[in-house]
Amino acid sequence: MNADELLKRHLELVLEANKTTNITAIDSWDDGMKLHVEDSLVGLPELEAAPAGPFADIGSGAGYPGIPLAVMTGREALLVDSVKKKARLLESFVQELGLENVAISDERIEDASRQFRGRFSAVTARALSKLSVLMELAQPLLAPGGHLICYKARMEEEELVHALSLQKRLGYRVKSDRTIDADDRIRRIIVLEKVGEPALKLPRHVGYAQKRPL
Ligand SMILES: C[S@@+](CC[C@H](N)C(=O)[O-])C[C@H]1O[C@@H](n2cnc3c(N)ncnc32)[C@H](O)[C@@H]1O
Repeated sequence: MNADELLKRHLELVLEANKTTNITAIDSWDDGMKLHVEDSLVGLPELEAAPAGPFADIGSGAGYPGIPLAVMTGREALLVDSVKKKARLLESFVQELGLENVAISDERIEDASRQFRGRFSAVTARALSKLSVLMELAQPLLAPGGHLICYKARMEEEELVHALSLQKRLGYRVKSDRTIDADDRIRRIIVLEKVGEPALKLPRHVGYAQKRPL
């Protein structure tokens, strides 16, 4: 299968699985193409601009944006989701698609960090948490100079100001910030570069998942 066929087959598998297991709020082909596949690819230039090497997609859900990005770049990828049924489905998708560059972890991100410390050139996250929390979660996974690529929708100014006030202490600097206004949706891709280790001992967080899928 070529890349286009792989992305479509992945979506077919997601929609099929979603009939029996709730893995996404999106249940139509057109919405899936737009809100999962196309939206995942919005961050492709940012991943291509990251240093060479593997990336981790944290809180991957049905595999977005991790699977489309792994297909398009051919980079090695680790998709992390601690909900076991989602991780099992991710395993089955990856197997069915024959994606040898993609591995799955069913651990919590905080636990996977111990095993994969400093291993990733980039970390992607969509619809997982607030920016400051993403910065904490991704820090141990990133290699020095690695990029945290955050897919945000509309963001309260307060969230951004808070995250930016922490960037130095958390060992980051803002690399890029791009807003895409497509159709009726706003997508903002914020990239933070890891420039050092955090100056704070980071607390262990619980329950990061957002209520809304996107
Ligand atoms: C709202 S969904 C987003 C899924 C996908 N990234 C997307 O945009 O469609 C958030 C996902 O993160 C997972 N998750 C939340 N907290 C996590 C944690 N601490 N460790 C691993 N996975 C987590 C949840 O199981 C859920 O599948």
